[in-house]
Amino acid sequence: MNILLTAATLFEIEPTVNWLRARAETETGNVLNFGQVTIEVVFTGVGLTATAYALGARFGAGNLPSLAIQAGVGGAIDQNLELGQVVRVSSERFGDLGAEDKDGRHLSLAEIGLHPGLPFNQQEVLESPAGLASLPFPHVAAISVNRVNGSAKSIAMMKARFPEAQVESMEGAAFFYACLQNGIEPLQLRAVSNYVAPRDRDSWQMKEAILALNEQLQALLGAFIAP
Ligand SMILES: O=C(O)c1cccc(C(=O)CC[C@H]2O[C@@H](n3cnc4c(=O)[nH]cnc43)[C@H](O)[C@@H]2O)c1
Repeated sequence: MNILLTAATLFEIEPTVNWLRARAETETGNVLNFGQVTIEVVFTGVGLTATAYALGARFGAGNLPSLAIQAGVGGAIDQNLELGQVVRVSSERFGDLGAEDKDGRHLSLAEIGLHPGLPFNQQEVLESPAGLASLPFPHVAAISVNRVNGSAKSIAMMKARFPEAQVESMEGAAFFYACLQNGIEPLQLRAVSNYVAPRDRDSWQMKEAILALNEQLQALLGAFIAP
């Protein structure tokens, strides 16, 4: 089984990369070998464009993984989520793709007559198939943005526009899109580093989120590589 493990930055999954390297039988470039299982580690860079480019290049090269995991931190829109909590994203949408109307309202691609088609559904949402639904993570709906909202006004507009969205990142929808286009089930894990709120970096708990993310990631990957 070939697993692709991807993150925007090394910082987010470095403890797990070190943990995997300590257990691998052999290492060939960015691919770690564990007998029947290989884990290929790819850092995409931050943002939707960098992620789409990196994954498009990887999947275009063939030898597709049977499972792709994107791991990272993210902002919680849903105040019921806790800082440091690790969630699985089960659906994604591009939160700022489209146009701005005269009154400042966001218009999606379909609303300006450009429905994106498959793998989006009729609501322009990218949905993960139910295959890995039994994994023990809370499932959340996410949006991905190029520009993270940082003022009360734009956050209120985003929440009104996407009332179902619980988590926000800058890469998730590109990961879903690249996986679904290639028939690969996307497993996106996000640890909550902050609430989506007027910009206040001092309130973020990045260290705690990364610790929790890596604990959960190692528990998950451990099940695949255990002898
Ligand atoms: O300085 C800022 O205002 C700021 C806003 C959002 C993210 C950052 C980062 O340095 C982290 C980028 C990284 O983390 C993910 N992330 C974390 N929290 C959020 C969020 O509230 N909204 C969107 N993305 C978030 C993101 O996927 C990036 O990879 C700094």
